Amino acid sequence: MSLCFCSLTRPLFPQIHESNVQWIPIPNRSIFPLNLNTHISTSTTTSSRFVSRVLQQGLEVVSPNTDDASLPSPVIETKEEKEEVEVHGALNGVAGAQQSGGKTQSSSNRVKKKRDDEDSFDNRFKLRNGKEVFEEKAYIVGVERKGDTEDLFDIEESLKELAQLADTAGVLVVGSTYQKLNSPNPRTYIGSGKVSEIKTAIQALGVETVIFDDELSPGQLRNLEKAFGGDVRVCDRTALILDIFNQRAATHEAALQANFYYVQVALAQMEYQLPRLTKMWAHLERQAGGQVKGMGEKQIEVDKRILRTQIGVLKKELESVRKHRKQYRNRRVSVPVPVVSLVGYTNAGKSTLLNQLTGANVLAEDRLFATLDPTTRRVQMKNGNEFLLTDTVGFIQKLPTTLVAAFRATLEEIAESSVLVHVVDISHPLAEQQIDAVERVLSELDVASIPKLTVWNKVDRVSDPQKIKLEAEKREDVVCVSALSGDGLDEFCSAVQKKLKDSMVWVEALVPFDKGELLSTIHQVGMVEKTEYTENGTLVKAHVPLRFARLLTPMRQMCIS
Ligand SMILES: Nc1nc2c(ncn2[C@@H]2O[C@H](COP(=O)(O)OP(=O)(O)OP(=O)(O)O)[C@@H](O)[C@H]2O)c(=O)[nH]1
Ligand SMILES: [Mg+2]
Repeated sequence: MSLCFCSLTRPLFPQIHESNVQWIPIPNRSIFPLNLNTHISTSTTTSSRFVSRVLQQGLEVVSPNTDDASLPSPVIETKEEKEEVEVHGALNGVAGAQQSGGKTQSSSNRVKKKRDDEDSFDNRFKLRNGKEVFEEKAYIVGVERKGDTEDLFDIEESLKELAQLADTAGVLVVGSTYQKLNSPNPRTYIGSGKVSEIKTAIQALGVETVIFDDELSPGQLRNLEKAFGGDVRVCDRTALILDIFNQRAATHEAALQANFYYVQVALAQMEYQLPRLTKMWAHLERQAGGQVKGMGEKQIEVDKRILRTQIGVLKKELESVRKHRKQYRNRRVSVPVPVVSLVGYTNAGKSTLLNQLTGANVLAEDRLFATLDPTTRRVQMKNGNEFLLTDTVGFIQKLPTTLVAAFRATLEEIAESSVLVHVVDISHPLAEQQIDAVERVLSELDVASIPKLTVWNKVDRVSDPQKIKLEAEKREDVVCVSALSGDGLDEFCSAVQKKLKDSMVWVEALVPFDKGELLSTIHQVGMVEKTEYTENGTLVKAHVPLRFARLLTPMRQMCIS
């Protein structure tokens, strides 16, 4: 994975050359380190071995094997503000090594341990899709705010989801912990006792990255890295999601959309990192007792200028890609087939539904953020009607504003839809919270006027499907399906058609005989109630999409007269 990979192999400053500010996407690499820790160890630690190996071989670090979808469930312990120093969340029995702490090991034991360490380090290089990849060890940390009613998920569920995100990013989660606080510590987010406790766990488990479940301020990031010491990197949920987007987008094949998406991710990352840059230099200056003051200031200015120039280049590129997308959508608008967008929590089954209905081959897998940009396909219904179905990026709780830019393509698609279909994984224990998280995002968008249908997906996975189906029937605008087995898809299409009708306008138009193609389009995109042949043409009474109704205006007047 590239979360910390970049901070090890591609330190920030040597990376950017003023003379070459043209930004070029680098496939399969984070273009920007998520962490500004530039201390590369020169000792013969596992990290430096990893660095030199990566530098020599140009290895890429991607996701671990997901054949076994079940993550190691981290041991999570609740702690109040009074903390004691001990290891938490030790997985794979690694923490046991800590117990022998004070005792002197025999030299043969030391040799054996060294050999074991080397073996386990080598074991972390995995072969995936013909590439050798490295799994980084991470420790995840959360804070439960007492009396906070804002959070939809409880802390344990939120950390479980963070572990899934880490897995998607290719990180091996070796442990986790959380703390109950009235309010986060402004310096280190967590209390000082908790910091020491995590430091102990880092040493015992060989942790390389500590991931926090909430967004950290630049100061908190810096203070935590300093407190944990060594080569340990600290990042937050936002950086983790950006990293997933970055890794995945870089391998995406649809060049235009991927580029659009990739540029946005890069931009979001740069803007996210800019304040950290300033802070880091200030910190270095202080460390050097002010001796490098002039140099530091100059360097900050140079670095900032380079970054801003890169951002400028990216914005221009983004603008041109956006124009492209707009042109593409305008072309689509000229063919007035209504657009239905699938929205919902990540992993709800949106892509599976699109694939079932359209025979598309969109990647659908049991992991978060499998889909990164919208895909549109035509659905042909049994009665001859058609609509376009768009698959979109899934939403997630605690979606930070920094990521909205990366969702832009999805948001544009949603805003221009005739109907929204909210896909829910009804078999998920947190289905209700996931629904609320999606509703929260939708309420922030200007989409209240778009008719909405809710789909309870994965009914095949619930213990009593009949009960769920009866429950759905009692509610308005809820359909039960199994996108995987295809159960309920006819009902789904009928419900979509009914919703589409709500979004259409009623027209009565006299279509001249020489406009035969218009008549067939009315049949294709609208819902025809009646056709009647008259002397002057065909009288059609139908529901049609608003945009298309405008095209028919002259014929509607003919009809009235
Ligand atoms: N049992 C069962 N599994 C399903 C069903 N629909 C989807 N899945 C599985 O759920 C997982 C996620 O499906 P996706 O279609 O990738 O979900 P998504 O909403 O597109 O996810 P993102 O792209 O990450 O937002 C996959 O492993 C699917 O096979 C269903 O109806 N029943
Ligand atoms: Mg998907």
